[in-house]
Amino acid sequence: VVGGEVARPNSWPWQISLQYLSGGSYHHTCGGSLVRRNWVMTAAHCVDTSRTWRIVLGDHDIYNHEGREQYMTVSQVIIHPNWNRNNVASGYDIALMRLSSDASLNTYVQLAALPPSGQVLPHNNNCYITGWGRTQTGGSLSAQLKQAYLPVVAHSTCSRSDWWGSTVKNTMVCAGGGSLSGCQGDSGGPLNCQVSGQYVVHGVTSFVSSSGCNAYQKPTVFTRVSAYSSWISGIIG
Ligand SMILES: C[C@H](NC(=O)[C@H](CCCC[NH3+])NC(=O)C(F)(F)F)C(=O)Nc1ccc(C(F)(F)F)cc1
Repeated sequence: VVGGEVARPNSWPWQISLQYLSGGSYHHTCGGSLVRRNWVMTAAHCVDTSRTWRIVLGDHDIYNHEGREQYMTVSQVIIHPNWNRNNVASGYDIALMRLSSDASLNTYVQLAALPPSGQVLPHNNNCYITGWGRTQTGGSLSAQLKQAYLPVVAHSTCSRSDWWGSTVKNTMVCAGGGSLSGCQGDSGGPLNCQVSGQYVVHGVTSFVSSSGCNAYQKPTVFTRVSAYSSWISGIIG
């Protein structure tokens, strides 16, 4: 997350850290959202390589054990069948990961609320991106979970030729576009949008400009969760 601030610990209790085993230790690579006690939603591009995964629930500082964490292993990875790793612009950047056991829900670990099928939020709807991704283009990951205010950018604006043009589809949500953005390592994490006073996970962090995370008129682009409601519920119930 470029800009914004460190989140109050565990204030986004559905946010997870997706980590892979390398050289005998686990490394943060993506975010995700706990959507059932044994299901996590993330981005397809995060999990389209075969690795040994672990999912950390209730985390705040990914480099320090603070006692609220739950470390979960993964029994199944389901990537959207239409995902094409050579074309993030076609969409379908969404995946579900089944946990080997149920999460314990508490103050620090809660389920995300998902939007109703087809719901498209208006321009400027209040949303926050959260994640441990780079804090600058080419920078390092954040040790602590960060949040940044990224209001929705309507598809009509986001798909302008001097913005994302035809790269952005209506199965995506754009948000931000100023100096605040997502960045590598935020992938798969939630776009948390306030609807009728409740935060709902409307987006899965998908991509930013290859010329920089907070590039001018290149808002962060998210998979629009409400475009995949039937696929999701067909799997998680
Ligand atoms: C460096 C930048 N990385 C990203 O945007 C990666 C996802 C990369 C998926 C494709 N391998 N996502 C992120 O960094 C995220 F955290 F913001 F989500 C990038 O490659 N962006 C990008 C690539 C292609 C296209 C386009 F669709 F136009 F081909 C648009 C953006």
